[in-house]
Amino acid sequence: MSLPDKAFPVSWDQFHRDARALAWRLAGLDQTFKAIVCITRGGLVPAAIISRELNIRLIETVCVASYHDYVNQGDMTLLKGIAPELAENGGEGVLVVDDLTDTGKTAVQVRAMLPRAHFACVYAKPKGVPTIDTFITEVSQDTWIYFPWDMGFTYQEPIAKGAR
Ligand SMILES: O=P(O)(O)OC[C@H]1O[C@H](OP(=O)(O)OP(=O)(O)O)[C@H](O)[C@@H]1O
Ligand code: HPA
Ligand SMILES: [Mg+2]
Repeated sequence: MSLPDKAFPVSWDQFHRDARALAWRLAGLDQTFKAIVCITRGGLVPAAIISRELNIRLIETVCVASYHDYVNQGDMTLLKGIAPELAENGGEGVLVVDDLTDTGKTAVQVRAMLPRAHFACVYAKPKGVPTIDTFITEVSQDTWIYFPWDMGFTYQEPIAKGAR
């Protein structure tokens, strides 16, 4: 796959606001969560913000990797599963957190491990939306989200010179 047409760059400040907005939305649910399972690595950052806002101190990881070379998704590798005490009862009372859902494949794989957990992410693309219970901002499928932890400062061509 080539790089999607549109770019959606996210600053640290914007990510913090959006992750906090996700925490507000989760706080409004008629449900309390006993633990967060964050999908590494992208889920680590929103999990830190949400755990602070919702005072959830039990944090577990599920370690999967699928985008091995920037934009191309390959086979999903499970590097580390979920502690059995959190996976029991289908993960009832567990909040699963990721930075985004794109094709939804990652969420589908983790939902197979925790079918009764609540899935939340900050950003969603249309194909991934049905795999997630709560998210904040939807972007089109042909948009690439640039997260602040992947970015550095670079020179930008003026728009009039043909830069997008
Ligand atoms: O909905 P999908 O198409 O499955 O894509 C979404 C997943 O892709 C990214 O993770 P990635 O596998 O790149 O690993 P990372 O979190 O370590 O960057 C992102 O953090 C999501 O977990
Ligand atoms: O749009 C994206 N941005 C960053 N990482 C991703 N992994 C899947 N889709 C994306
Ligand atoms: Mg990820």
